[in-house]
Parts: sequence; structure tokens; C-alpha cells
Amino acid sequence: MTMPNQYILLATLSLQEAKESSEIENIITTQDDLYRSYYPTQQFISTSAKEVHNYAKALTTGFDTITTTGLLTNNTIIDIQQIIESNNAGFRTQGGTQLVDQQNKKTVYTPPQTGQKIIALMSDLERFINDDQLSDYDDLVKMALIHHQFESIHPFYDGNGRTGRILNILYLSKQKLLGAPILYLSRYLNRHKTEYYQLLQAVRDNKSNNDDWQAWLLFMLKALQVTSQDTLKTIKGIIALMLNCKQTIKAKLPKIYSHELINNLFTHPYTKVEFVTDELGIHRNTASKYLNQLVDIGLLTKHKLGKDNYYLNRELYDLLSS
Ligand SMILES: Nc1ncnc2c1ncn2[C@@H]1O[C@H](COP(=O)(O)OP(=O)(O)OP(=O)(O)O)[C@@H](O)[C@H]1O
Repeated sequence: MTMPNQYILLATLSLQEAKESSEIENIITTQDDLYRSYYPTQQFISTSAKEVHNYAKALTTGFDTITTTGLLTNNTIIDIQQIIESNNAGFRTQGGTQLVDQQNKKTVYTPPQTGQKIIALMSDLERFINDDQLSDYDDLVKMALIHHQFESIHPFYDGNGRTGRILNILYLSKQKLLGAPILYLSRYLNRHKTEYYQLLQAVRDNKSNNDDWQAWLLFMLKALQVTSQDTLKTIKGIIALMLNCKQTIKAKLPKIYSHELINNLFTHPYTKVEFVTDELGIHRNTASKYLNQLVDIGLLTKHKLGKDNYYLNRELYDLLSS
């Protein structure tokens, strides 16, 4: 709420979430490729950067839908997976899906196999997500239960991991625990991937009865706690950098100062002449002059890639990567 322009957080943090969540599925992209790609014009530096941008798009599309309807339905879940995977296969109708341990190639878990069973289970889950009367558990606990159940149903042929992690944030937003979708668990889950996978499975193996549920819930609550603290730190860091940037431009280049310029520099860690031209509504030559002046006073650094020049806001980039 203290951010002058919340879109900055959505643009930067949702891409970080997309990066981390995709990395859990071994889709690896660098910060450079990520921020040099641009979804609106479909310019992607690499195929994995494209997948990561699709994930961010799926997330914001899901958020827009629940903001409008107040519901998180199976249709929305199908739309999300469709944007992530760029296919419209929908829920599985054929058997054969198994979860395999990547190291020893053994099957860890066989999710439900028939289309009928998947639809029945997803209908139950949809009811659980949307009808608050069905359970009086805390919403954070419900989020962890929903994630476990969704991954256990594994309703799609692919994209289940990433779709399930988007559901976490959408559920918290739907329950109005978040005003903007900016609490992203994937960094924590990625750092604790082995435990994340083990705990998902342990509940099902249930070797020590109910303790496995407890361990799973505590793991997810810890993920929420750590992520909340980290996110607040990041937001405070961005606010401080914006203030510093504003003061520096006002002092050294007062003629080019505008809110729109500051917003541009903090929405795109790597900005370009085109972005400034579009977002400030100024001529290309003027945009180019502004960016070079910002390089001269040390606020940006210039990098050439192919035909394009990119202007890096290094401090923002470092803060988001840290
Ligand atoms: N034992 C398990 N039980 C249930 N879910 C699990 C288990 N182990 C891992 N998962 C979940 O499954 C996800 C990976 O699913 P899978 O390997 O089938 O890929 P996928 O469906 O193509 O999804 P994506 O493309 O997003 O990786 C993990 O990220 C995790 O959320």
C-alpha cells in the first residue's frame, strides 16, 4: 500500500515468482534473459524465458478473473494451465500419468487415472475452495490442503506443479488476505525442493499416521512466514531505491524528471528506448537522449545485445536477484 505505483511490484515480483516456480520444473532462465524479454510484443530471448513469461501471464489472468468474480473455479484453473502450457488439452482423459523419481526413475505415485474420477475429485476441490462453510480451518491451512490435494489429483497431463503453485496465491487473494498478488512461495519451495517433494509424498505414505499432515502444514506455514518477511524487505528496498533515484534525477537532470520516467525505470529492470517512447509518449530520439543522460549520471548502465541497446537499473536488478 505504501508503493506509489503497485504495478511495479506486479511486474517485477510476478516475474521472479514465474522464474522460481519454473525452475522447480527444471525450466531455467537467467535474470538477464527474463528481463530482456517482453510479453506484450512477444519478444523472447529464449524458449525458457517465453515459458516463464507465460507463467506470469497465467498468474495475472487468474488474478483478474478472481478479482472480477470472487470465485476460483475449475474453468479458471483450466485457463491458467492452458496459458502456461500453450495447449488446450484440459483435464486428463487418458490414463498413464505417473510421478517418477528423477534420480532412480521409479514411480513414486500414480494419481487418479480416469477422466471421470478426475472430474469428480476436481469438483469436490472446487467446492472446498469456494464454499467457506465447508471447513473452519484457517485460510492459510486451507491453502496448504488445497495445494496438496491439487497435486495429488494431478488433473493435467503437464503443468500441474506450476498451476498448483499459482493456485496458492490466487486462493490467498480470493480470501482477501492479500490486496495484490505479490506473496510468492516458489523461491522458498525451490530452495527446499527435496523437502517439498518428500512431504507431499509422506502424507500419502502416512508411515507415522497424522504427523505427516502436520509436517506438511508446518512446512507451508513456514514458507508463508519466511516469504512474507522477505517480500516486505524487498518492497522496502524498492521504495528506498525509487526515492533515491527520484532525488538524483531531480538534482542532476531536473528537466527530464517525471513520475512516468521513474515508473518506467522500476517496471523494467532492463529498459529500452521503445519502452520509454511508449510509456512516456515521447519521440524516440528524446527517449534515447534521456536514457543516455541517465547512464552519464550513473543511474543506468548500457548493454548491447544484437541490434538492441538495453539500459540496466543495476541496483533494482541486484535487489530482485538477492
Ligand atoms: N509425491 C508427490 N505427490 C503429489 N505431488 C507431487 C509429488 N511430488 C511432486 N509433486 C508435485 O508435482 C509437481 C511436478 O509434477 P510433474 O513432474 O508431473 O510435472 P508437470 O505436471 O508437467 O508440472 P510442471 O510442468 O509444472 O512441472 C511438483 O512441482 C510438485 O508440486
